[in-house]
Amino acid sequence: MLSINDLKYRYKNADDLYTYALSVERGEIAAILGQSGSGKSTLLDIIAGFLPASGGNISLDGRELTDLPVEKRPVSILFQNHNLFEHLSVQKNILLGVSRTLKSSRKEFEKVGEILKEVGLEKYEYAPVASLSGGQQQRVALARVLLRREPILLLDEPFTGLDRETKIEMLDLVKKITTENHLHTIMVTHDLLDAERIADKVYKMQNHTLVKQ
Ligand SMILES: Nc1ncnc2c1ncn2[C@@H]1O[C@H](COP(=O)(O)OP(=O)(O)OP(=O)(O)O)[C@@H](O)[C@H]1O
Repeated sequence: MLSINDLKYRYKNADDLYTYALSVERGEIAAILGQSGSGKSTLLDIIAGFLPASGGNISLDGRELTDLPVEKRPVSILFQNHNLFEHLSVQKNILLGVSRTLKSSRKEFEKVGEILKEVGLEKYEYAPVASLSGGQQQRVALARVLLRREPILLLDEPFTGLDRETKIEMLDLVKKITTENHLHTIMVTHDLLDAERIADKVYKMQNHTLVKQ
């Protein structure tokens, strides 16, 4: 279980103190709702280690994560701005998620093939990312995140800007991937419909505090 207890954060020179408590079981999705600027992304940044907690703790199956450096955290993140290299192929974009050079091992190439099947892009392995639709590009970004198979998956409004039908396909894919890989998924969204479609539990930021709905 991913467990977040009395986690606190205050930005430098700011008055607001954000407080978070939540738990996510293996294979579960927790949705985080809340107005713009309410502190949703701040929580993801603390879990990922981009911001240091001002108090409280984060643990996964009893293992303390709170003070681990970013690169040691068992976390992958998918943002709305997916940071793909448009001129590179789908395969190369995904491999860049695991190695800094493009000299990958045969095992890694095989893994890319498997992951592309999982996200329904097996026909596009060698296509430049620029030739894909917005929804397909988000599938590439998801595949890149999945290659490392980290047990915690954080999604920060990743499907904003996609049409409703494509968004639903992506949400259902996140659900399938979370269930099949026993991930602990936290999805930040401003859309209640997203949460209702795939979340096992819903939380909302209210007055700088995360509250279970
Ligand atoms: N570096 C910073 N210094 C001071 N305040 C900050 C900093 N970064 C963010 N904030 C403020 O902290 C608050 C929470 O930001 P956060 O990004 O977590 O909100 P959010 O709920 O994710 O918003 P959105 O839905 O618009 O992305 C906002 O009011 C923001 O202006």
